[in-house]
Amino acid sequence: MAERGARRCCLGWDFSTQQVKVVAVDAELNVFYEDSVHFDRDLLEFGTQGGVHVHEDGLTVTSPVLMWVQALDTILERMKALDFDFSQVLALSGAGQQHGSVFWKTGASQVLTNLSPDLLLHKQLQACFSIKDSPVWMDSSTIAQCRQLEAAVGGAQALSSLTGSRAYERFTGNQIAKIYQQNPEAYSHTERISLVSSFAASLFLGSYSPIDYSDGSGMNLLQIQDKVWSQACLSACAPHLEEKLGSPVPSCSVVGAISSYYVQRYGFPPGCKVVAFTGDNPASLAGMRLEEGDIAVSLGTSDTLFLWLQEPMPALEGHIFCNPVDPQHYMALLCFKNGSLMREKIRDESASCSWSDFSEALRSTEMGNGGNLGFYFDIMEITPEIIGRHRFNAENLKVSAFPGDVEIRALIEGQFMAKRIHAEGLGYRVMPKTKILATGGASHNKDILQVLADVFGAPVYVIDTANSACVGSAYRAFHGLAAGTDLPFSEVVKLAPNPQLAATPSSGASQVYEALLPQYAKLEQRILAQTRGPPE
Ligand SMILES: O=C(CO)[C@@H](O)[C@H](O)CF
Repeated sequence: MAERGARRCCLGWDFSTQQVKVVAVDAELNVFYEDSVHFDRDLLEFGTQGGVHVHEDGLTVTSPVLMWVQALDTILERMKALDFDFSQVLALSGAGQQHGSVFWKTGASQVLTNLSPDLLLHKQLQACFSIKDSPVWMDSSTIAQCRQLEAAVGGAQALSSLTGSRAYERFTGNQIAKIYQQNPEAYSHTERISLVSSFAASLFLGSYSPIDYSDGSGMNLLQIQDKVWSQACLSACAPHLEEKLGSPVPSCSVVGAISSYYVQRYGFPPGCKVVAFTGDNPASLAGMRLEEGDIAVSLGTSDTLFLWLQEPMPALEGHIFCNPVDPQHYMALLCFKNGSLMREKIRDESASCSWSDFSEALRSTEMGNGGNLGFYFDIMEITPEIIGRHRFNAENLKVSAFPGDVEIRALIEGQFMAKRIHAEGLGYRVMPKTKILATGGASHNKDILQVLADVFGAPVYVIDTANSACVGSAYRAFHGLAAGTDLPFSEVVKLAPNPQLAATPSSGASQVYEALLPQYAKLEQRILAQTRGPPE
């Protein structure tokens, strides 16, 4: 329920895969209001599962764009019914699921700029989209377009060096190429192409919002060093693409004032600023208040690393995006598919299904595990592309099994050594001021976090990231209020609640792992060579 009484605030929105969420954050950076509309539960008429439609080919995955519009209507109407005081909103920003795309039909801008405050948005935008089912990040139907794009720019590494990633099926440039090739009529009747983030910003702006550098880095189209569209990539994907995308802008840009539609219908102040929306992961980096040298480790079904990079080294794995809060720097995402499901399997096999026995095994085994190293990939890993379980003793000889407690430490040390090795492969460096922010299910296990601290040689803090994309968006809205003052983002958010210290490196940890990390890297390369077969 919204508190009564004036409370100047910023709103942070998240147009994610399964829901639209909003938080209201006051000047002391306290979250005092939140609400969400869950697509499957609250908008049954669209018939989504997990917010999407998986098509019969099993590869094409889309979401109805009007579902996103209707979800926004629903939240705003609910806030209005609860007497939320919109007049106190100084600025708003938001996030969108990355890579998804919205195709605005020719003439839609006229509708967007002339919205009637007497009607809901979705009633007025019904005919504004040339593609009604937007491709989203779970789509993997564009392998042909990925190969065409890489060939056009000189290969996978060339594309990664240019745009921060090799070609990925979900990346927007490849999705646009597919639509141009398979639905040229719709493409020719498209006057603007937005990301989900800039689409959402457009709804608040009442005109087309530009794509920000950070979310634009997830398209295989933006040159991340120069922050301009790559002409080679644009022309490889579709004709007249640059005019449909508009020019990208710094993520901290104020893209305009809120549309009069919201002033008249909901009571927003006419001067309420709209700060460029960005991708959900860049917004989460802002919400976690990651700083130079920090690393965020989300320990979930798959493990995801968020890195803050000064000098990125684009590679054939992972993704490098322009940094959402510091235009001079970058961020990177690395995904490890064998995360908690692998930890649970080894717990069941070697710790009698008990986390306390699992923890006891970690406490009773030494750092470095006597030189025993393990690689545990029961499903095909993507970082790197290995499958199966591979164990090596201190003499680097393959062994078929470890004793239970050694197996448990080998799993956890291996998972974290892999993270450090691949993060450093993208240009990440542990610094004296490095903080590791841990989140996700396994971050509740202090013994697992102790190994994380030891392997990285840095303190580990735990942080609740449930609303990180929304809260990060509200923080970015506050930062937008300081636009033009050069006030750094870290200054704007210094009042935010601090993460809690959970583990610090054991004495002697750096000696142990400085010796072990190169050995782990060598063995990983050995497994890769064996599984890929001898080089041609
Ligand atoms: O594809 C992804 C990042 O590259 C996902 O994390 C989406 O952003 C989820 F919405």
